[in-house]
Amino acid sequence: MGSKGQPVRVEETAVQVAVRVRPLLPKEVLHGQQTCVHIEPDQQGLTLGTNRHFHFQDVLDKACSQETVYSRCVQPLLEAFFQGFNVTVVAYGQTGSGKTYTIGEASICESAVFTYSCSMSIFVVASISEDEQGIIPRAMAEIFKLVDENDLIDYTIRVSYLEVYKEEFRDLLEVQTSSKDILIREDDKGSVAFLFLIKVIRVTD
Ligand SMILES: Nc1ncnc2c1ncn2[C@@H]1O[C@H](COP(=O)(O)OP(=O)(O)OP(=O)(O)O)[C@@H](O)[C@H]1O
Repeated sequence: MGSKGQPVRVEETAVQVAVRVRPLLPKEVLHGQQTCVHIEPDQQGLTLGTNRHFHFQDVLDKACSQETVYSRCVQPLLEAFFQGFNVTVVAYGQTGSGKTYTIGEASICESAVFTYSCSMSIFVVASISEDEQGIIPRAMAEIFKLVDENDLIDYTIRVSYLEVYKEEFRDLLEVQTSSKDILIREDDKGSVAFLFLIKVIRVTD
C-alpha cells in the first residue's frame, strides 16, 4: 500500500513479485499429497491453507506454461533493458519449488536429442523442447533477435553464468575453473565485480 493507504500501481514499483504455483509431482500424488494454496480469480491474491491471505503483482497457477511465465513476468522488462536500465530477475523459493525449472532449463525432451557425427567422434547434444524452455533461453533468444533487428545501434553483449552453492563458486561457462580462482571484489564505483569469470562477448557491426 502507498503511504496514504492507496494501493501502489504495479508500474510504479521497482520490485515486482510474482508467485508461480507448480503442479504436484507424480511422487507427491502417489503419496496422497494435496495442494494447500488457493489462487484468487484476479490472479493477484493467494490463500495459504484456509485463512492466510497474500497479495502479489501476479500469481501464476499450475496450468501456466513456461511461455506464459516468460511473457507475463520477464518479456515486459526487456523494453526497459534496451533503454539502458538494469533489470534483475530472481527466482526464490524452498528446495523443490521449481526455481531451476522456471529460470533455466526444464526436463530433457528425448525427441530433441540429436547426434552429430564427425570422423570417428560422435557428439550427442541434448536439448530441451522449445515449449519447455525457461526464462534464460527465452530472454537470450529475444535479446539477440532484437539486437539483430536494430541496424542503427552497435551492441556489445557480455554474459557470465555463476553458480553459488554452499559458498562454493562454479563458472558454468568454464566449469574447470576452480572456485578459489573466482574472486569477488568491489570496484571504485561500489559495484560488485567477479574476477576470472568468463564472459562471452559479441559485438554487432
Ligand atoms: N511448473 C512446473 N511444471 C512441472 N514440473 C515442475 C514445475 N516446476 C517444477 N517442476 C518439477 O519439480 C521438481 C523440482 O523443481 P526444481 O528442480 O526446479 O526445484 P528447485 O526450486 O530448483 O529446487 P532446488 O532448490 O532443490 O534446486 C523438478 O522435477 C521439476 O521438473
